[in-house]
Amino acid sequence: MPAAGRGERLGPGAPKALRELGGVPILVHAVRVLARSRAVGTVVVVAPKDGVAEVRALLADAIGERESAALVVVPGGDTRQESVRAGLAALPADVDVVLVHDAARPLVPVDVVDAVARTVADGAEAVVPAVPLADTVKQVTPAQAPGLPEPVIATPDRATLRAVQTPQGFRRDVLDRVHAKAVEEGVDATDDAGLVERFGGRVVVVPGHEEAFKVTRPLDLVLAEAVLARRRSRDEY
Ligand SMILES: Nc1ccn([C@@H]2O[C@H](COP(=O)(O)OP(=O)(O)OP(=O)(O)O)[C@@H](O)[C@H]2O)c(=O)n1
Ligand SMILES: C[C@](O)(CO)[C@H](O)COP(=O)(O)O
Repeated sequence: MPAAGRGERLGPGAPKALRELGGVPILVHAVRVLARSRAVGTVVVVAPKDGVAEVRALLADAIGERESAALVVVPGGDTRQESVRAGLAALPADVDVVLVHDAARPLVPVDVVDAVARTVADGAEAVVPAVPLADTVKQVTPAQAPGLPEPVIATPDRATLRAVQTPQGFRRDVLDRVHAKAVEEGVDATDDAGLVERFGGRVVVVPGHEEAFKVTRPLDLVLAEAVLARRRSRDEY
């Protein structure tokens, strides 16, 4: 679980994974969901470099013996991709299936975690949960300076587009191989499945969930608080 980002788009404060949602750090919500899935045996949390001890203590208190999955905490890198690589290096040798889940998606339903893991277990090499887009999307030539008009190049057919979430699931050998190739070739991707595509692998999409959104900007935190409050009022959490 990459959790080493600073959360700059969320604004000033603690690293995003340690910011609170419903009085509990975002990271704790995310780890609890994974630990609740019967498909998950070990959770490797990739923490901010200067926060490893703090994250270990936090998770020992918050998760403790109550969940069944084993927990490992390692320091992250300067990019999400480097952090995922650090997490991969810390996996136990007998693990064959890896789910990569952003700590920044604390409200992903456990059913999505299970569905991704099941699809890998059933034979897919790389699986991403995703949702259809609500907005029409335009491809543009990015402006040279903020605020300038951007010429439109195309309007892709929305029916063929998906907004991709996590956890993304992989055969471990495939994920190890594409991360190693990415280092060799200096390739950066915004998600792990992107590396599989880039190096010739086959990625499939399964249904994601609207509540698996990424807490990225301040408004996302407002929405996350509302979703959590609704779950708590219905005793779903
Ligand atoms: N060097 C990094 C950067 C990101 N992440 C993790 O990758 C996930 C997705 O990243 P994002 O939401 O973009 O987080 P930040 O990088 O923290 O956000 P920002 O770009 O606003 O700083 C998050 O769980 C984040 O902690 C990470 O482990 N290591
Ligand atoms: C992996 C991801 O969450 C899939 O949507 C996304 O690509 C992460 O992007 P970020 O810019 O690192 O938040």
